[in-house]
Amino acid sequence: MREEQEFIDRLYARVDALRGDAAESVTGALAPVGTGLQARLERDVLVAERSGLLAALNAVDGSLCFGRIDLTGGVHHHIGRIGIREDDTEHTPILIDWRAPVARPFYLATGHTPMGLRRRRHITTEGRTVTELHDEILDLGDAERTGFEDPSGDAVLLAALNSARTGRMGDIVQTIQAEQDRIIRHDHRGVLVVEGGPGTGKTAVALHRAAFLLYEHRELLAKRAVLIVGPNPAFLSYISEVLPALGETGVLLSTVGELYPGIKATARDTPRAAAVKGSADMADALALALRDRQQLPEPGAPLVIPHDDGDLIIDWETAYEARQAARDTLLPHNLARPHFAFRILDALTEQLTERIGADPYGGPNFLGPDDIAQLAKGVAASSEVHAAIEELWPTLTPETFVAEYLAEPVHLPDHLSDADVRAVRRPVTGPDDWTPADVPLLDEAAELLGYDDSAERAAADAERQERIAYAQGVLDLSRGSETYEFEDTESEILAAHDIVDAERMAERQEEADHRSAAERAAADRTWAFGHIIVDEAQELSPMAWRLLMRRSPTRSMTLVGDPAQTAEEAGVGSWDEILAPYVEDRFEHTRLGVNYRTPSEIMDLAAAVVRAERPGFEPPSSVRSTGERPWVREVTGDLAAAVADAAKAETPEEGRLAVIAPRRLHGALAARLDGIVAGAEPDLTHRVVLLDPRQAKGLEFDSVLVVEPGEFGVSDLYVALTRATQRLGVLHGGVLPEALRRAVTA
Ligand SMILES: Nc1ncnc2c1ncn2[C@@H]1O[C@H](COP(=O)(O)OP(=O)(O)OP(=O)(O)O)[C@@H](O)[C@H]1O
Repeated sequence: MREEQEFIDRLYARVDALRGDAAESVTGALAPVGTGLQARLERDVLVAERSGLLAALNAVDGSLCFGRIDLTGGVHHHIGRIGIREDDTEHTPILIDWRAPVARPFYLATGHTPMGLRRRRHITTEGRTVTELHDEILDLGDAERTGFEDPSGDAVLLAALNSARTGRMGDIVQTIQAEQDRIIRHDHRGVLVVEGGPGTGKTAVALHRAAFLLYEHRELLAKRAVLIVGPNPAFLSYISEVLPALGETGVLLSTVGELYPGIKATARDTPRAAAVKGSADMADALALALRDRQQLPEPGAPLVIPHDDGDLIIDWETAYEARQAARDTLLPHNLARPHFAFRILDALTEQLTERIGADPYGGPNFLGPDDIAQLAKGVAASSEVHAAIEELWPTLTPETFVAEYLAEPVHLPDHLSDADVRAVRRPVTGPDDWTPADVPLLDEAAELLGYDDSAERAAADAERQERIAYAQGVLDLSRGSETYEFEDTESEILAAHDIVDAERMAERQEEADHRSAAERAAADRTWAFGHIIVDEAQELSPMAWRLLMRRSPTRSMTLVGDPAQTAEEAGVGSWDEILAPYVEDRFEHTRLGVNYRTPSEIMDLAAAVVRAERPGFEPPSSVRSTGERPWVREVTGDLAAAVADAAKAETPEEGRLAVIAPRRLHGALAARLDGIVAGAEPDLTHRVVLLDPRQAKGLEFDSVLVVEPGEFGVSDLYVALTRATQRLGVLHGGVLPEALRRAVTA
């Protein structure tokens, strides 16, 4: 113990020194530095590196070191949340990053396959004080004992699983299990599916995989950013502290409903409307609706546009040919529009030319090229002509197009039935009317419409060229001063021009001017992420998948989910169904089979509920049991009063309680339960929270009360019953599902 405390003291002394250095150099580097090239460059590099280091050091301060491995040759390594090096010439490692290959045996070694280890030690600290050591002997021939032996090897894991919940997910870096480690470090570059029942650590594994990928592919992912998609904002807050605790901050956490910049989708759809909007048919329906917006005058009823030189006529044939030519470009609607407009203008100019310059005796047209050009100018300047073009081929924004579509969705054979149309018809009159299911529609519309950013691109390009010219000037100055500054020296100092060219330097300036990649990604609909992690992936609709796949052109993704917990009507049933359109069968499927959250007594009950519907259902096996059976109570009188009494009795001294009840009861329950928080995004760090089963997805609490389970569908009930780490109670005034009744009386 003393030896480890000495090590921890030495480690923190180094960390404090590093932190001081980093803070000082960030402050120093941020001070004005004049215009010297070397100084500017050093500032950029330093600020980026040191700010990252500082953020990581601050974030991982608690239990920085959590393990040690002793190798058979006598060498040992301490393992921690980030790597720390000595301040010597060799930069000797003091603490090994858990993601480094050297650390791997800490997670994988067993007595059977010791991977060169004699001993694995778990070190528990409080602040900077070592409080516990747990040793596992992996070389059974080794007689040396420390007095801290943990014969079962799972004391630290069980302590973590039994600890009181805080309302925020913690990292599992000290106790990652071998099956989880293999997924976290999986080197599959494409789509990796992680499937497992409740509590198997899917979310934890996905987050640790994000941290691992950021370590392995730091340069690429720092530029392209990692996106983590979760089912709702409350869930995202629940997981928000895991990556910072692992020293990683440059990740964007988002729901699908937040992935269309500028739109905050706060309105709600009925389940039926969300399902229809989410179906793949919607992509065809929108494409067809857009073709409908490219109109023609009725045959025999042309558009007549008054003009100084006589009426201009756009008849069905003229518009048809122009429309065909524009459609033949295969460009999105707004980008094809200039082709349509050009054809119409051309046809109208020809009309005028023929009318004005025609030789009554059949000879060639009187007008020369200059006259015709003059006529064309006049046609192009006519606001009436432009109004007619706009009527036939309007410029559309995704927002106006989707809003108009939802106000009047059309029944399409093989696409949308009349009932579907009725379900989605809904006026969108302001920014607060968008729902999360509208966001993939807006994204689809943006693709169909295209966005003419040529003016913006030209401006950005001009700005970039200016920056390059400026950087070139600075580099030239630096080269010019080289002889003076470094003359006659064998200096190993790298001058700026040895390592950058003007373009790279211009990029640096650009980077220095702007936000982090994750922040830029959040504001850019067309951002291509370096890696995307999707949690509760089974809930996403086909339209949501289309949106996400656009954000991931490389298909570098980790998809996490459990089909048995699918609740959304729009959710897709199987991985093959989700992925076939994008990667066919080229995805890697992994499974997790051990439930770390729910004790076996509770899991047996939850599994019985699913088995009643799917007799062959195999739940994950619980890693622990508590000896406490879940209870079921029938309430004949005031249900809210009974729930309030039960909540008082079940709220743990430390830790959290959740009441999971149908939404229709929330008003009455919230009124009776003192200090309970409820609502769309309840603060999960509160002692007692009220949720419906959809909100409870992915979360966990020490104790859970499930109210009126007869009103939940099977998958919602399965989710609700599997949220507790310690105790579960069920209260009902209405009918109890048969499977539950049988399971508790058994
Ligand atoms: N190796 C581990 N060490 C310590 N705790 C772990 C480990 N693996 C999982 N856990 C804990 O088990 C609980 C469940 O993990 P997690 O939420 O990731 O499961 P899940 O598979 O996503 O569950 P669900 O499908 O129900 O949302 C969490 O508290 C997590 O920290």
